[in-house]
Amino acid sequence: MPDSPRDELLDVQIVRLDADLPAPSYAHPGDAGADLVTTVDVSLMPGERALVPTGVAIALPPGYAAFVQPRSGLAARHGVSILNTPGTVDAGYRGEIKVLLVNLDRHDPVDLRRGDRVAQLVVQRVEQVRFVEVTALPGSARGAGGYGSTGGFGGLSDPNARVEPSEESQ
Ligand SMILES: O=c1ccn([C@H]2C[C@H](O)[C@@H](COP(=O)(O)OP(=O)(O)OP(=O)(O)O)O2)c(=O)[nH]1
Ligand SMILES: [Mg+2]
Repeated sequence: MPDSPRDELLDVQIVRLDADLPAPSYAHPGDAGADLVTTVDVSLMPGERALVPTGVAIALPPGYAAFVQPRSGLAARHGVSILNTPGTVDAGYRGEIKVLLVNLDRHDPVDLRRGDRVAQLVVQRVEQVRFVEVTALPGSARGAGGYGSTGGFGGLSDPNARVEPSEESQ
């Protein structure tokens, strides 16, 4: 079953710093992101940002990180995103998880209320590597090509070409 939770979920210790608000929770079995709420009311003018507390601190095991990611509904409906997305929560971080919200809408302010779900937390295994300094790197098929070297999206070959929005999407 694709949406069944796995039998063995990793235990991650959490402290709720605000007893009246819920712990992060997955909306469905098997979801990648657990929703985080804001503990404060926040109003954002167009272009404005705010670092909002979530009332949650966690202790990730070594070899894991958690990523603070936007919610697509908030982005699509209100233009609200996360400025530093994905925010990185290090395994050793014991402070309160915070969310750097930004209102990217050009016209409308947005009001978020204490308890609103404003972000989602995705826990992942991560590698820490040993950086081994060399004077030249081994070759590869891509080489140094990037930034649109394989051709632009939608068949455009100029990576800097500006695409005007169609009338329907305005
Ligand atoms: O969206 C975020 C991003 C970070 N953090 C916390 C957890 C993370 O472990 C710590 C530091 O984050 P980061 O390394 O991204 O920030 P920095 O500017 O490099 O600060 P520092 O010098 O403390 O590492 O801040 C959050 O609560 N939310
Ligand atoms: Mg850092």
